[in-house]
Amino acid sequence: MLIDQVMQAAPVIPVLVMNGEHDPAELANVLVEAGLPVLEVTLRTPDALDAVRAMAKVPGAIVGAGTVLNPRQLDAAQEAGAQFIVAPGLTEPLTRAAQASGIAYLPGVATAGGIMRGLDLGLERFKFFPAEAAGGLPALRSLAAPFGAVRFCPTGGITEATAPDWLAEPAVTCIGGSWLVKKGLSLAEIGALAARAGALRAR
Ligand SMILES: O=C(O)C(=O)C[C@H](O)[C@H](O)COP(=O)(O)O
Repeated sequence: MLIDQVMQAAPVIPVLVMNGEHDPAELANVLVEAGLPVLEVTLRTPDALDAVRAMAKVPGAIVGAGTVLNPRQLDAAQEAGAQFIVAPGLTEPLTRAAQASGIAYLPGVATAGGIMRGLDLGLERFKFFPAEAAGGLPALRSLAAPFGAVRFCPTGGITEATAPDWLAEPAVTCIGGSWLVKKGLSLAEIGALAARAGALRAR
């Protein structure tokens, strides 16, 4: 699967920190049914790889691993069935490993230098991270301007309230966020949040 296919499959990518609160397959089902098939499981918890494994079996789900920091974690994620990987930043070792494996790859950038290093490595799709802390929409607009073909998935600090503004940006293909699956929310509440997010469309 190409990174463009991942980014175009849904307007919002839920960023999931799996900690035993929900059964991974049940949670994935709720999100897919609500219109959010692309799921990013962060490799921040011991449960993460098992969650990728379980979610990857859910029909319609496009499951990836987030917080992938090095080629070793890329291998583990791919072995668990991840169809894409997301990284908070851009490094040459991880980029080379992702390109060699052929997995869809979305590295984070927050500066023009980061984008230029990515372009040098043959990349044109980036996570803009941390989106709000790195300057929000004005920063994204300024960064996107010199790089016509580059598209972004802003993530970090985005909320249900700010999501439509991000998605209205021409350089934004999709956005990511953890607001859909916050601690303490029931599956019904998550389903309602996800349905509203799934109805958002990038222009
Ligand atoms: O870089 C990674 O791989 C991450 O896991 C970072 C997450 O994408 C953000 O922390 C999500 O940001 P919030 O929606 O503000 O919670």
